[in-house]
Amino acid sequence: MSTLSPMPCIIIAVAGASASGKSLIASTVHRELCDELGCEEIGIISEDCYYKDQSHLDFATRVQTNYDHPNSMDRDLLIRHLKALKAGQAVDIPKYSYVEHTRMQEVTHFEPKKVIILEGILLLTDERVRNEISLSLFVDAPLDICFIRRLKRDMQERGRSMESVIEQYRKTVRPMFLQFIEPSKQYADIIIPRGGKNRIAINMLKAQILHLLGKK
Ligand SMILES: Nc1ncnc2c1ncn2[C@@H]1O[C@H](COP(=O)(O)OP(=O)(O)O)[C@@H](O)[C@H]1O
Ligand SMILES: O=c1ccn([C@@H]2O[C@H](COP(=O)(O)O)[C@@H](O)[C@H]2O)c(=O)[nH]1
Repeated sequence: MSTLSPMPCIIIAVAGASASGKSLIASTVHRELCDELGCEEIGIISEDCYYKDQSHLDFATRVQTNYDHPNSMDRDLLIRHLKALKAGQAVDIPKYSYVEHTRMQEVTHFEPKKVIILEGILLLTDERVRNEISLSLFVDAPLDICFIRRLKRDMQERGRSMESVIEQYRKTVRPMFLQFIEPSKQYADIIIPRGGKNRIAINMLKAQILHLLGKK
């Protein structure tokens, strides 16, 4: 039996409101660290891939789901995957459709990496997830700015009407942010104001990742 120990795996969590700039921060850091580490050593996982499968429900029912409540996530699967990656095992991550509001048939095969950037609104609300994380960030953009960004994005990319974005925002997105996401900021190691283009914060994050890897 092999006694080789798995390579170290650093998991960075990027949390914050919907459309605060989490994906933009994650993709910028990923792109810029690819050059220094090699692209096979760093990857991004979106918490949204771990929304519960809803293929057994009709579309009208799926639209009514509260996607901003912690119970909408398949946490057990996320934790299993994080533990497997840390143990040096590859995982098959579900693909999720925001248009259909459910999992798709396909999965993304994801090999273990030295650095994984995990981004999602509800990550820091869960103690079991927090326990798997080496460093956590909270992107702290003003809610009105987030709403404007979300309105544009959801109409352009997620097949929504203006009325549906406004209704969902009033019914679940804003209340769940205030109840669960905002309070989870207390668990962040670093708070990033404004959003995805905060250059100083991005540089600090890159330097911290390299430091955790013993590179600088
Ligand atoms: N600081 C910023 N200035 C301008 N636009 C931004 C900024 N941060 C993010 N955005 C834009 O806002 C939208 C939502 O950002 P995104 O990173 O997808 O948010 P999240 O992943 O938090 O939901 C995207 O179109 C993104 O390009
Ligand atoms: O089926 C779904 C699943 C999620 N949502 C919304 O997505 C955001 C989270 O994604 P971000 O990229 O962080 O904005 C969350 O606020 C849910 O409301 C959805 O509308 N439908």
